[in-house]
Amino acid sequence: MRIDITGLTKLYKGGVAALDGLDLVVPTGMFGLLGANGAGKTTLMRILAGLLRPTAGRVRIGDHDVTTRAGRQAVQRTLGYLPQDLGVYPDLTAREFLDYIALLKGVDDTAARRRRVGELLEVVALTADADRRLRGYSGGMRRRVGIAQALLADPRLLIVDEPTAGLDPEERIRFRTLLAQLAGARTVLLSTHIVDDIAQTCRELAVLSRGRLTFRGTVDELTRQAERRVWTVVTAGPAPTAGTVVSAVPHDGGMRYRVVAPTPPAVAAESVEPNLEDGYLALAQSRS
Ligand SMILES: Nc1ncnc2c1ncn2[C@@H]1O[C@H](COP(=O)(O)OP(=O)(O)OP(=O)(O)O)[C@@H](O)[C@H]1O
Repeated sequence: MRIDITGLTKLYKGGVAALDGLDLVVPTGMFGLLGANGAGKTTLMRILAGLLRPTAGRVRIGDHDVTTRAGRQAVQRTLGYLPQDLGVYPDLTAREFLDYIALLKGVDDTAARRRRVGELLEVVALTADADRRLRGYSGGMRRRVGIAQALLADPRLLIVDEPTAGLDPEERIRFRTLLAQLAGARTVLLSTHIVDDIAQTCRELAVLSRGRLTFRGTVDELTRQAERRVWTVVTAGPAPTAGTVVSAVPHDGGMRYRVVAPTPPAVAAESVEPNLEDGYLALAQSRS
């Protein structure tokens, strides 16, 4: 399901332009949306989910125009949304919670609801814990319950906002792998500021900065933005001051610094291969 965004603008009260004339095409499959805090990602997700009206611009999701009431209603029937902080009822079990959400979404037939909830618990690998109260669930398990509720209507578009914040490494990997598996014929739009989550799951991505698109392309293309701009410097002296220090690791009584900078940050700097995070930083540098 393709998303076409044209001239999308959102001005909040007080004059903040959270989105500023955004043009973007999102194809079917898994697509990443990167941006610093305040870049406008949540605003975009909420407009796509039909929860927020844009100030100007057009959004088409498949055949529907989300800026009209009829379009929003049509899209909401085939859309799953996992917001940043989905509230769950801690005293319910995962099975009870999903059953309740299914009921709210209009699945009146008890047997059909039970079947669907069972299938979804299986998809998110929570069958064994389905009858435990959500209170005792880990952050990763709660996120998986969140995905299960977003999948209830078998949506062709799944919108996921900052899903891995606060998860431990194993939970994060498990969660992002689940998202990638769900992509296939669906569109999964993953918004995050964790570059590695996108590097490991998406082929294509967009970068937002202050409500504008600063990059749209493949993970490899963004990585290449840092070609011949990544250096290691080993020194017992002060840290390099040019560019952005990405890492600092103790080494032979001194430190080994990894630096993204347009020119060598020290005489003995060695050029190294970039990764996606370097590309993201190089993009930000080239725009500042
Ligand atoms: N309801 C609101 N009223 C006024 N300004 C808002 C509102 N919601 C967001 N903003 C502002 O709009 C801008 C974009 O915010 P948004 O939450 O969309 O960014 P984000 O990329 O999702 O950031 P984060 O990663 O921190 O969630 C920010 O400057 C924010 O302060």
